[in-house]
Amino acid sequence: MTNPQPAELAAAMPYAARLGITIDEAAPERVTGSLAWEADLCTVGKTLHGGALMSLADAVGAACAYLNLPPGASTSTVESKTNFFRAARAGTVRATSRPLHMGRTFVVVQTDLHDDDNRLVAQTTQTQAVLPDSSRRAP
Ligand SMILES: CC(C)(COP(=O)(O)OP(=O)(O)OC[C@H]1O[C@@H](n2cnc3c(N)ncnc32)[C@H](O)[C@@H]1OP(=O)(O)O)[C@@H](O)C(=O)NCCC(=O)NCCSC(=O)Cc1ccccc1
Repeated sequence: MTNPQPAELAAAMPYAARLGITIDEAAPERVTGSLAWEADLCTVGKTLHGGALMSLADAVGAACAYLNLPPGASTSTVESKTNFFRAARAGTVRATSRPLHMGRTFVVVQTDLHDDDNRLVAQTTQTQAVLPDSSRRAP
């Protein structure tokens, strides 16, 4: 994809689409996305499941990494760490991803996840491999 639009990035990630994750803005220095979730994504404690939060962060973070790749390259997540600061209990969670490191062999992206009251609910730092031969891996 050359200069992909947010909808094109989202369409390339079927798992994220299945959860209801959208990509809202896409630029190399900042990608945003969101998840308007319902009770079927909750834990037993009726809060948004951490796996759903990590999925949102990974989708938006991977899109951010993708926009920072050299021509012809692709990427795959190889490490991800999330701190969960407070439970998400209702509404939409918004993700904002920014690149921390753009190397020849790996990219590191940080993603902040905020609730409807603009409180930081979680933060993810993920490492994305830079795969030079994009024909061997989908973005
Ligand atoms: C409760 C605590 C863990 C600790 O709180 P602290 O760090 O000491 O922070 P602080 O004192 O600043 O209070 C902050 C807020 O917390 C509230 N609060 C405090 N104590 C309690 C309490 N005993 N009970 C209830 N609530 C308590 C407190 O009232 C305040 O809210 P307020 O300002 O009043 O509205 C908090 O960090 C938290 O909820 N994190 C999110 C955890 C989460 O949602 N994980 C994902 C789901 S798990 C999963 O899916 C697994 C998985 C993961 C990945 C993959 C696969 C599976």
